[in-house]
Amino acid sequence: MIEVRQLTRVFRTYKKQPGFWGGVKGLVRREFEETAAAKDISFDIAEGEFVGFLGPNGAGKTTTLKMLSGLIFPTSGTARVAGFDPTKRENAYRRLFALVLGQKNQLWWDLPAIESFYLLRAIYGIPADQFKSSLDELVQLLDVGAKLNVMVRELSLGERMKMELIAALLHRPRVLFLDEPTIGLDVISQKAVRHFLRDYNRRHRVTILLTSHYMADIKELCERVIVIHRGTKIYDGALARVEAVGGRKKIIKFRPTDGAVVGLTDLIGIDAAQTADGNVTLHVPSDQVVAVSQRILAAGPVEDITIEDVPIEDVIAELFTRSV
Ligand SMILES: Nc1ncnc2c1ncn2[C@@H]1O[C@H](COP(=O)(O)OP(=O)(O)OP(=O)(O)O)[C@@H](O)[C@H]1O
Repeated sequence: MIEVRQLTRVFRTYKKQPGFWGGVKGLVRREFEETAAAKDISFDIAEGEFVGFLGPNGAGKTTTLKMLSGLIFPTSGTARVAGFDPTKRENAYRRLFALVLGQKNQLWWDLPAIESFYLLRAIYGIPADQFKSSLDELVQLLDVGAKLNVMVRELSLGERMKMELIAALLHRPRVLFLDEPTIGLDVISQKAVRHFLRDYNRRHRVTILLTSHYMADIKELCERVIVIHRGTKIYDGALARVEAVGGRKKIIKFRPTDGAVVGLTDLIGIDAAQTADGNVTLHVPSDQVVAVSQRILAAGPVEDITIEDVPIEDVIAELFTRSV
């Protein structure tokens, strides 16, 4: 459904020297800086897949989604979505996909959401019966029936995002690009949006590419993740494999009752830290967890000893500095 080949986008920005004279100099001799927001990115996504698109701030995720949506042009490389070249911006392609930017609204603020939906029906030329059945299904799944006539500016952030999702899906796109759809939402709304996306993907086999900084979104929705860092793809594969890398280590946290530092760093592969309040955190290879725990307990009385998995966020952050 999505074929991306060596997609590259270089932004050229004017580099202003500091201060007044810097500005004047810039009038005569302009210096430009080039940023490769996406560099040689290639991947394929099959119909119905739900793929997580991960990377730190500024990695190039939004730039890639905008290229796939035809909003900006690549400097080089190609993309095809359901056989369409997004740069051609054909009407048939516009009907096929939707882009939801969590930080931007497409709904009219001073109108109730339902009015925006009617406008979208006219823009996309959606037949009346299809519009009604799509709207009924989406309103029911997202549980916003009571809010359709409320002015968008008066809705809560979570309700607004649900309305944005309805607006994006009314024309029944086959491909959905979601850029941080749960950003800023409280935990309950995040869950509601996640459940909706999972159901909708399964019901309609819509192909979804999702960026999110909330790992809960990725863990619940995506079996496969593509990780980019500084515009370059550094990992494409099963989320389970990333989790398995994390599984090679566990975190042991404890607090020696007498506040003493326990001499454990002589054990191979252990990364230890003790905070000023006496809490000790150890990153321990999984096969040494039992032995290390026994040593801690034998060394003296401890409070609150826990053994935890390495958070998936930390494992992915590690990927940013080295490939799996
Ligand atoms: N229109 C633009 N002009 C110049 N530089 C840009 C432009 N848009 C993006 N960039 C630069 O390209 C890089 C990638 O930005 P992008 O928004 O794609 O990152 P991102 O991975 O979506 O980050 P975030 O998680 O913060 O949203 C950044 O260094 C950004 O400053």
